[in-house]
Amino acid sequence: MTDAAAEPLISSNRGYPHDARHGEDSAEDVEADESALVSPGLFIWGLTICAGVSGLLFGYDTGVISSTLISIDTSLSHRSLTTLDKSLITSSTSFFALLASPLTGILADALGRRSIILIADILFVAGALIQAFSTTVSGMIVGRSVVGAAVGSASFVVPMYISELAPSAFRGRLVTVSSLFITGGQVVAYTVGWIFSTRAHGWRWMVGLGALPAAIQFCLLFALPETPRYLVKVGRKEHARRVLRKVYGKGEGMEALVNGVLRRVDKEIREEEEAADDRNVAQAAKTSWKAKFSRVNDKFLQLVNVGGNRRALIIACMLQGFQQLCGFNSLMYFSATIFRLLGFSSPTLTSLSIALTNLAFTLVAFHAIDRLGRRRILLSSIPVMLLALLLSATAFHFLALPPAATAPEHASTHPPQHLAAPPRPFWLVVILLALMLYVAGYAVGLGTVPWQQAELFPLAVRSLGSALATATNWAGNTLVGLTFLPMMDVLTPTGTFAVYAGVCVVAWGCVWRVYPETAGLGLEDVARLLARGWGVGESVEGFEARRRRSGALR
Ligand SMILES: O[C@H]1[C@H](O)[C@@H](O)[C@H](O)[C@@H](O)[C@H]1O
Repeated sequence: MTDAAAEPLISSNRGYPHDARHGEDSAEDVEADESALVSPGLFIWGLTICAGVSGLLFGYDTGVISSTLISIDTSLSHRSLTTLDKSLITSSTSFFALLASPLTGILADALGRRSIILIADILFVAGALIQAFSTTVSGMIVGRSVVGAAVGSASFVVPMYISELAPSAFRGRLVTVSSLFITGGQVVAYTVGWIFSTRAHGWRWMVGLGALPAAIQFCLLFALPETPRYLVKVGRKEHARRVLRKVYGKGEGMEALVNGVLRRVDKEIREEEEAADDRNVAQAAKTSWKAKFSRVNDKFLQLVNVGGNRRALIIACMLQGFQQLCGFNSLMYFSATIFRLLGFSSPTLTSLSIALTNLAFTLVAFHAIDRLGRRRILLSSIPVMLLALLLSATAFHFLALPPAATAPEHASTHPPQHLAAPPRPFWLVVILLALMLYVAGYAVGLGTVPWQQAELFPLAVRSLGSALATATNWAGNTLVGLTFLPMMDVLTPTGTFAVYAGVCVVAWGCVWRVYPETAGLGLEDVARLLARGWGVGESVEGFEARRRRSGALR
């Protein structure tokens, strides 16, 4: 992309503080100006969409497995898949995502953010091809594991890449584009699964198709820049300035914004270097492996020992943990099983309605996240999830599904043989509506907000912090995937959904207590806020003031 692609971000009749126009802005003025930006501009949209393709692959590769499993039949190792085969094929992806995210978190500081997206693309292509051509169960597990490593790397680096490039006023919305791609990828996966599941060897196409967007993204990425924050960090300030000029465009007052961002990043790096000197980090021996290890070790200690970093880590891991432990992915992986058990005549189509609701309400999040703020969205959407889960638990109770009937092999009989009495249509409708309400509440809040994680951390520990939070996400994902069916058996469906409702209550309390409002704050300002404490009251007041100010400017 060229400079010409950048368009003015602020309408020409806007007023600016005098000093901001002349490049002598204070941090506060920069903030005031950013709240007057009217659109992110073509350049940043292009970057976001191109990077977002990784989200599509994340959604596609995690969503496609349910239809793949029911279509493989005897084409692997000349036998039907056992329950163990199915579990290993499914959980190898989330397990390798869990392993890969901390590792690439370290690499993203050494090689840059964009390089990690490139590496993830190579893994996506390799994993898709290994799966498509595998003839044995173990070959398939290897393919799923390679895809898992790709998903783990991409899921943490893409939101961070977008966060570090986006102007503060649109950061939430632009990061949410990658969530839109994830949920869109899941819809595509369900649709592709539905189309190919009846064809001979259709599953090979299902898993192989994932290679295509990855290959396209790999080629496009060469035209994309590194993030300005990373460039300043590695001493390429002029290059960072050129990227920021493209991000902010050529409108009036833009050079002041560019200078403001560079100054804040510089300041943060200087403070970090001073702190590192205080901790006696050996700078001279930067190149030896021992020294590199000691730097990673130092970063980890810095993450957990420095108050602001620790608070950021707690919030990011907490939100990612709740995103998974509230049980959403049990629907993603097993909704077809549940709907078949309940006697729906087209369970895969009914599952598609879950994926579509998820996509539609992620779009609502996209519109609301910077306007309403992350905190307010979570505090109002989690109670909706809670209500919907309690409603589903009640409906399951009245449908009296016997626990043993929840084992997947029972799910193949239609009409369902396991129900004591024919399901009552009223409660079936209640379950379907309640699950959709739950998904809607999830997509608006917990499904989207935790991916804003990168904004919580200062540059020095952003990569490692985001990676650890992403690993928490994948740990929760693996746990829910492994425990859902046993919980349905042991606790009954009513008990299982009540447990997820309990998680929502705890999540609401924790968000209310410790999650500050970060919408509209510059990345460097979030770090300062958390350095002083949780900053909940202060940040909410600041957010309201910024809203009033940008309302007045518009
Ligand atoms: O944010 C995403 C999204 O909500 C997906 O639908 C879900 O499957 C993922 O686990 C989550 O991380």
